[in-house]
Amino acid sequence: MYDFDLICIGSGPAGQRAAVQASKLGKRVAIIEKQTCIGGVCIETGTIPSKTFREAVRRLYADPGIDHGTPTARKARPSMDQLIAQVDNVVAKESETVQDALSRNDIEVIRGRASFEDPHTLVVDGISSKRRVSGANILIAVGTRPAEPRGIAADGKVVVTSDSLLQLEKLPRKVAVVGAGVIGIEYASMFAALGVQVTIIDKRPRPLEFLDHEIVDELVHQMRKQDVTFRCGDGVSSMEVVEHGGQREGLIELESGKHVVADMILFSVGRQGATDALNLPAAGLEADDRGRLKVNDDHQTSVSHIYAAGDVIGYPALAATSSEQGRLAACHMFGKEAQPMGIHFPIGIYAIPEISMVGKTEEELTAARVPYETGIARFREIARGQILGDDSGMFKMIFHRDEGTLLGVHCIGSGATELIHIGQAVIGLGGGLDYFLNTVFNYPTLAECYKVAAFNAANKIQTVQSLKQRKAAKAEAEAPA
Ligand SMILES: Cc1cc2nc3c(=O)[nH]c(=O)nc-3n(C[C@H](O)[C@H](O)[C@H](O)COP(=O)(O)OP(=O)(O)OC[C@H]3O[C@@H](n4cnc5c(N)ncnc54)[C@H](O)[C@@H]3O)c2cc1C
Ligand SMILES: NC(=O)c1ccc[n+]([C@@H]2O[C@H](COP(=O)([O-])OP(=O)(O)OC[C@H]3O[C@@H](n4cnc5c(N)ncnc54)[C@H](O)[C@@H]3O)[C@@H](O)[C@H]2O)c1
Repeated sequence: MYDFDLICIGSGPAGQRAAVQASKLGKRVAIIEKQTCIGGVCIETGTIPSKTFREAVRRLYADPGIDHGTPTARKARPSMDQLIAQVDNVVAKESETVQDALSRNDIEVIRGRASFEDPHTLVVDGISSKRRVSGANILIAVGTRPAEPRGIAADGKVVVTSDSLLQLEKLPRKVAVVGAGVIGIEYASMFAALGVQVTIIDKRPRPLEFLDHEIVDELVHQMRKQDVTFRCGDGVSSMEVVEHGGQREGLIELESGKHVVADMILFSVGRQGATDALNLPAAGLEADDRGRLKVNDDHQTSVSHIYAAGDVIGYPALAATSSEQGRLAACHMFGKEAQPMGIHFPIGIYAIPEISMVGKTEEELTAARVPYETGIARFREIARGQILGDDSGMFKMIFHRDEGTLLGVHCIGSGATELIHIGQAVIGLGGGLDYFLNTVFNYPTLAECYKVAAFNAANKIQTVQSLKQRKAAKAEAEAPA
């Protein structure tokens, strides 16, 4: 007899959701968490703090109605303390909400760092005691930690990762961001909106390569207007902290020989699975070179009663997908039927301006030789865009040229991460052009973008069809009898 039917290691979205699902099925469940804050990276240092910081930047400095963050002349630049105050508040409330949910569902929270003793037994190292617990099933939901710079320590002052960024005492004046992925771009755009001088460095030629290129071009254009410098296609050759006029500063040398000086360096080149402390060999498991675990479609590792979900299994590594993976893992271990997670999940980048996408990009469709047409709507042509004062937002839909089905939606501008869900529903239900051409939305709303972009795509498709028909008719008329 084991102590629990399920033990989840980690209280992030994957662990939480698995635990609640198992409890709803009448199972005895525990969550082990090493941090004081319950809620995972998601609540403690990741999603929630970064999004709350963004909101504080917009509310305290950038004009709240405008997503591209133009500072209003009247406002004085806020201090780090002012920006962080709201973050601490929201983190505490969110963590409390999670703890309430766990307690309502009779889930035992065990404090300490877990490691395997054998495939069913975990040792939990708490602050003052050690405890052994056994589980019929175990879910590894330990998430990730930031990759650390090589040859220099992230001191939390001059060199920071997303774990320590929001503990800064002072707003920096010059920031260098190494790694133009989601974390790097989100924070870079927030600092730029605060009037901080930002340089972004990435060894790849473009930031956020997985996004539709037209949308990223628009983002780069808007960030350059905020004086952001992009140093892409150039790796970091060395990084050091130097004393200069009584101040400590970061000095980066790029592979091309260029130098970047900053009073803070955000190191954001990706994340590693947090599996090193788990003593995986005792469970018969092994992680890959980035600390991640391999699972099958049911989220089982190679040891069938040990499951893994969330960031520790890699892509897509988002809060919502991690939750769903946790729930599905719990359903599978206790024989509850569940549909697999839909493939059309949205991606939201909370930069200033906001970006969101669902479905395919133009680049993916071109590579796969899928015939498509795009429809564009610009926020400046949409009444709600004018009302919001957002004249730079852009919205794009991609339709299959012959079948009219919706293949992708891409948006940059106010409300992008909310707006995308209409497209997600239509893609999921196999709808397309006809739906948008025949549907009436509330007015004035940003949803009008769907209508405008659909007409734009329909007109382009119609023009090509007419030209083709005319060409065919001409060819027929000229053909010898
Ligand atoms: C700066 C930042 C911003 C982000 N923004 C977004 C966003 O806007 N939208 C979005 O969808 N996603 C975002 N993410 C990603 C999102 O936070 C993750 O996808 C999500 O938190 C993953 O959930 P998880 O359950 O896998 O684990 P995590 O949330 O990573 O939680 C894992 C937990 O396991 C605990 N743990 C680890 N090892 C042990 C051990 N040995 N014993 C006990 N406990 C252990 C950790 O302390 C942690 O609490 C962001 C991430 C970062 C870093
Ligand atoms: N809004 C969101 O959904 C959101 C927000 C933040 C984070 N996240 C999650 O966090 C994860 C990690 O984010 P991230 O931004 O740290 O990683 P990432 O993998 O998204 O980006 C890392 C970037 O660093 C670059 N890079 C790597 N090594 C480099 C080097 N030596 N020099 C210069 N550039 C280098 C890469 O080319 C890449 O562009 C994301 O994959 C995502 O799952 C999601």
